[in-house]
Amino acid sequence: MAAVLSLRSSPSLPQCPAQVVFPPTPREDLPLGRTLALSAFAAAHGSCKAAKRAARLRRAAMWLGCLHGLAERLPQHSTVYLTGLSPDLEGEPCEVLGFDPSAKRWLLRFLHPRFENQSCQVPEQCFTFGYCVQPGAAALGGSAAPGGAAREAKRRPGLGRGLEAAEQLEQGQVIFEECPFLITADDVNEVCRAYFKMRAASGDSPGALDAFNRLSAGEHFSQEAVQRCEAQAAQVWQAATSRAASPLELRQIAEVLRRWEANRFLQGAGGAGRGRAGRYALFSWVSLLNHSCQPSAMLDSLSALQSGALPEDGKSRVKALRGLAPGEAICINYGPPELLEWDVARRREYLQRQNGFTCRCPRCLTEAKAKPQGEEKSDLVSSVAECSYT
Ligand SMILES: C[S@@+](CC[C@H](N)C(=O)[O-])C[C@H]1O[C@@H](n2cnc3c(N)ncnc32)[C@H](O)[C@@H]1O
Repeated sequence: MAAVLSLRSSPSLPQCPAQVVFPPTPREDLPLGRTLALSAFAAAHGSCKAAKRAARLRRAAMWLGCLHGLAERLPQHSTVYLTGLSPDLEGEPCEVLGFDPSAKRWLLRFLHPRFENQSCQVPEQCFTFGYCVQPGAAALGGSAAPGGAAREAKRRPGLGRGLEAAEQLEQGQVIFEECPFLITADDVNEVCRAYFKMRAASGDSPGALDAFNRLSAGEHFSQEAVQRCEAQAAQVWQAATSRAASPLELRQIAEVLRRWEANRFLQGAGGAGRGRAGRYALFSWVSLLNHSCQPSAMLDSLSALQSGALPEDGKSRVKALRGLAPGEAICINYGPPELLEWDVARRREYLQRQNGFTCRCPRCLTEAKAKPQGEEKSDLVSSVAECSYT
């Protein structure tokens, strides 16, 4: 299954030199592209000096975290797919090595073994983002978020885990910041490829898979959301292999998709170019933040999306919207800013559709109690006493 999902087959094997520039143009002096290309070149030709230099540069580039193109910001080592270059290369998976600002091209390494680590330079519009696993960003457990100002709260009925202030927090304070351990395109096939990549790497580097498995598996999902994930799992399987799936295999994939849907946060809104769909991120700590229609905190990558300015370093920051006493819940608004002005029915309808759960934040429970809606009335009224986290 892993192998089938991670590779796309191509009927013919295009003959590529060690580095290809698409579309072909005369080479100028390309400092970044050239140095990063040494890595692939060295791997192909066994040059020890070049390999050492490339390794040094790659270590230095690790600090960049995110690479900037003309309009794109991509985490290093992202898996992308070529598009629009030639029929032979359509959909070919590649790893992002760097961006060459003078040539205005991305440096990519072919992932299929038949290319023997060759690299290519392509313009921004000639690939689509797939996913990126960042095992180094996965937290190793513990009960406090980075910096110690937030900690895991006691489980609450109907809500599961959450975060709370571990100390007095001031309005506007950055409570903690975190890089995602997984970023995916808004595509269930990519989510499954990323999952199988984490699984394949879990022997040497178990961090990302452990962090993924610690996330809630959509325990409070509506029946409709559960069924949607099951249908998507069947589609993913069908697209990947002609073998019939066992019920256990389908259940496992559906669970992966539920985990992703329940814990993802929008990271990139996507641009105008071909295939520039939205991107979602999973975090060890940010993904523990519950939603509230009267939020006490905000996620700056969400507000940056609205202003069009994504965080430069790839980190998302959780900021206090007001002062919080130790033990107070840290909750954010999962929806657009205007959600906070909608009435309870519209807010809950939005969260049900977009996030798969019936909102049980104190504001919704109180407003639903004052203005009962159909069949949910008795269920909600009985929950008011159980859930009070503002
Ligand atoms: C990003 S996770 C938050 C952490 C999660 N509570 C846990 O136990 O890991 C989102 C999930 O938490 C639950 N959740 C978050 N906010 C909620 C709310 N206001 N009402 C009901 N469930 C909520 C839902 O199950 C949702 O799918």
